Amino acid sequence: MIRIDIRKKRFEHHAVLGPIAFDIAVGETVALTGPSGVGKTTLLRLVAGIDPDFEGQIVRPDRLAIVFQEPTLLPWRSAFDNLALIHGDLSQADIDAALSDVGLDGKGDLFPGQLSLGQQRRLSLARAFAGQPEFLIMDEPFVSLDSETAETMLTLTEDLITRHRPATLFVTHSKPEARRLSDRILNLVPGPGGAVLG
Ligand SMILES: Nc1ncnc2c1ncn2[C@@H]1O[C@H](COP(=O)(O)OP(=O)(O)OP(=O)(O)O)[C@@H](O)[C@H]1O
Repeated sequence: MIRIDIRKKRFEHHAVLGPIAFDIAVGETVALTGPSGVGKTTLLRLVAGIDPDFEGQIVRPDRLAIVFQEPTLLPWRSAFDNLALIHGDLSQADIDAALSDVGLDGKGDLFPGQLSLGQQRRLSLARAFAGQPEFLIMDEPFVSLDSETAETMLTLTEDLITRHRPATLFVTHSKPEARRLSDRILNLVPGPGGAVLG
């Protein structure tokens, strides 16, 4: 169980988030939508523990994985090593299987610069799921992809979530994407004391 109880998040004197409380059950997928600039990424950063500066409390499992908009790979390391360095306990066979799961069979020796953007995103997904996360956090993982690649990524993510069943919280601007991937949609709306759930 993941428990989010934020009373207030400010940047200097600017209140960005007001009271926001919700739980995510084991294996549940929750989409977070809302207008640009409302505070979705800020909320994800609090939930992920990247930003500890807020009033409130968040209970989350230790084994979590984060997928950002950009693939955030190490460019000077092979695809294989990008997984091996993060997941030191995985065998070569585990890593080969994780690469194969996202359609990157035989590409382990290539460097991120030798992969297409779509393949880099797939590597980033493989890295997230290879650690068998209890909690997966994704910030607009399908943004700025052409429609065909976005569709491939969406199907792949759907499959990986179904197979691994992490609790998942992800931000998206796309209502169809939110409906397709999630069990529940939360909408963040602006409020006088910071954004709240609408
Ligand atoms: N480090 C920071 N310092 C000061 N203000 C910030 C900081 N990060 C975000 N903000 C402000 O907090 C507000 C919410 O930003 P955030 O990036 O969370 O919105 P968002 O809903 O994710 O937007 P988008 O959908 O456009 O990505 C914005 O007004 C932004 O300017």
